Amino acid sequence: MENRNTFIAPSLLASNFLELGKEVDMLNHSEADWLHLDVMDGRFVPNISFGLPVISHIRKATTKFCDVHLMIEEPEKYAEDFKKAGADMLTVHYETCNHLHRNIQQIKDLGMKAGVALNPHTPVHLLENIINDVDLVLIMSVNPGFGGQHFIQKSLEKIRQTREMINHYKAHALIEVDGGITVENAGSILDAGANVLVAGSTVFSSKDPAATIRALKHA
Ligand SMILES: O=C(CO)[C@@H](O)[C@H](O)COP(=O)(O)O
Ligand SMILES: [Co+2]
Repeated sequence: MENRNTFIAPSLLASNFLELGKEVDMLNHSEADWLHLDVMDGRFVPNISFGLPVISHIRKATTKFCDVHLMIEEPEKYAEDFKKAGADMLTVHYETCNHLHRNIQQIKDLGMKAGVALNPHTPVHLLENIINDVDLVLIMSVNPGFGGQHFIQKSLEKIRQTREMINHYKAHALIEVDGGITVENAGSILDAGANVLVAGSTVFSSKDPAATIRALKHA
């Protein structure tokens, strides 16, 4: 993975679950690079989304990179199951991991890329001792649990701090940003140093999702 490329990762959380096959097919034919799959347990976040069986089916229907965002307690209990379901990248929340280094190692040993996500209130400097071990840092630009929220402006500063840290430690991690991304704010998020843009409602609420993905890609 080149770390200055831009990847677009539509979040299926905002898609029409009754038409999931069609939605995945639309994404297969679009300029989307990754599929972002939000898994919520109703404990770490106050919402429940979808889990392993749904991801297994999506895996069979797509050749795109499956980027699984785990918003669950005790993610280490399920890492192997998500590998079997077809995850290419597994991102765990810093806030759910007492043994983050062990969790990241477990994900990599299972053959997946490993990411760490930070809630809006969690400072970037806490990643200093793990930055060389992760493939991705996910900066949450909304409080996790729901799609359709507004981008928290402070996230721009956190993206810049993460980019500085990656440069300082000569790390290879990508910076993914998730929550409230629109065609209008995508440019400033990329300028701050992001590589991967997650977009749920912006893509799936638009009249032409494929055109919106293209617009984000060329923001
Ligand atoms: O992880 C999450 C929410 O917790 C996200 O991936 C959302 O699904 C993004 O949705 P939008 O803010 O783009 O509507
Ligand atoms: Co997400």
